[in-house]
Amino acid sequence: MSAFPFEISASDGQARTGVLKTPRGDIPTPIFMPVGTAATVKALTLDMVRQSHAKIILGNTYHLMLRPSAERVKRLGGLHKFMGWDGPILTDSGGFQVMSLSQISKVTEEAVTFQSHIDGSKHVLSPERSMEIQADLLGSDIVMQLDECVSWPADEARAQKALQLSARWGLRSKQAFGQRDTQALFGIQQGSTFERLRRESTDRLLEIGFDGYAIGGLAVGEGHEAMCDTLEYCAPLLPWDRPRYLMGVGKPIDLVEGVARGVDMFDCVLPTRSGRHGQVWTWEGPINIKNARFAEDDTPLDATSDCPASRDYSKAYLHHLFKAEEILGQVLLSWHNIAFFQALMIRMRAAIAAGEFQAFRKWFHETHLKAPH
Ligand SMILES: N#Cc1ccc(CCNc2nc3cc4nc(N)[nH]c(=O)c4cc3[nH]2)cc1
Repeated sequence: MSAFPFEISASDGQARTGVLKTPRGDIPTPIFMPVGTAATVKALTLDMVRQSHAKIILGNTYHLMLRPSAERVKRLGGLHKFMGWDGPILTDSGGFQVMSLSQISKVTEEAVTFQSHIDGSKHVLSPERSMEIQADLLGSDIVMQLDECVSWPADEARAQKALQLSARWGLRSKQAFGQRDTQALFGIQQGSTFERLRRESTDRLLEIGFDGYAIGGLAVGEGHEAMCDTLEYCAPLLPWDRPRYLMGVGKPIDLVEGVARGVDMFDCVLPTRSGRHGQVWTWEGPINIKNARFAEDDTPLDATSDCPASRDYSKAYLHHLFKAEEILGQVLLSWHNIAFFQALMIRMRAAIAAGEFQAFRKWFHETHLKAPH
């Protein structure tokens, strides 16, 4: 298995910064991946995504296999050509989305069987089928094993069964993925919030061997503190010299505390989903542009940003767009939010490189988490 080179250039405590080299481009770490679920980062053109300094986006097996189908994406040249993104794409394997989106689903040793939330059609997702969809039909650069994620709180015995099934599916995923030089396969650590189970899951993943390791089973309702407490021990269990990816995370404070505990990669729908609802993420914490206090606020969201959505429009104008339910409001706030998430990662990479991460972390807590304004 040839892994993508991952070079750590500096570390500061558990935090580390480096670069993950892929055939479609270098990914600076720690990195935030905007979510492009149905072959689009919602409401944004890819020029906007590129201008936000995003280097890699996430796609979803579950959504694309249902619509337009993975076979059609393949016939149209694969996901990169289909959507016009020539940078790296990481795809999730589908199991998590089945459990969170499909009303009817069944998990057996062989596969997950489910009915589409779109038209009720029946589908089967096995490790082998997930690998075929991600690696061969979509043409993903970073492929995720098929896994089973339990909801929280989880019964310890149930969480153990899920991690053991995930490990068996991880082996089958690797066998189906085979030897590839231009694509990588990541394993997914499970075990809910039980240290003993996180250790068991890691041991099984390391026996199999992957190009990178995701931390699954979190951001499922456990809350920030329990997530941080779990990361404290479960992130360092993973190989220091391979990328660590915390799935589905998160809010800006989650990113800072995840980086502090050794996480390199993140993805979350939050910046785009919250942007579509008027929530704006700023260095001083979140605000909602629909609040009346912005009706005549002539200042931009962030005059220091290089993102036009942050710099070139007044809060008053954005407030108006949301009150008038103009689509442009959703576009500009989504753009601002993903640019802010990228700016946060850029600042953290620089802070780690300068040996100043703890000072940045302290500043961020004092500035971003101050009383809601
Ligand atoms: N707005 C908004 C918003 C919506 C949902 C979330 C929670 C996302 N959490 C989450 N995504 C995940 C994906 C995952 N994929 C896989 N294959 N395995 C996981 O254990 C897993 C765990 C996850 N946990 C966070 C913010």
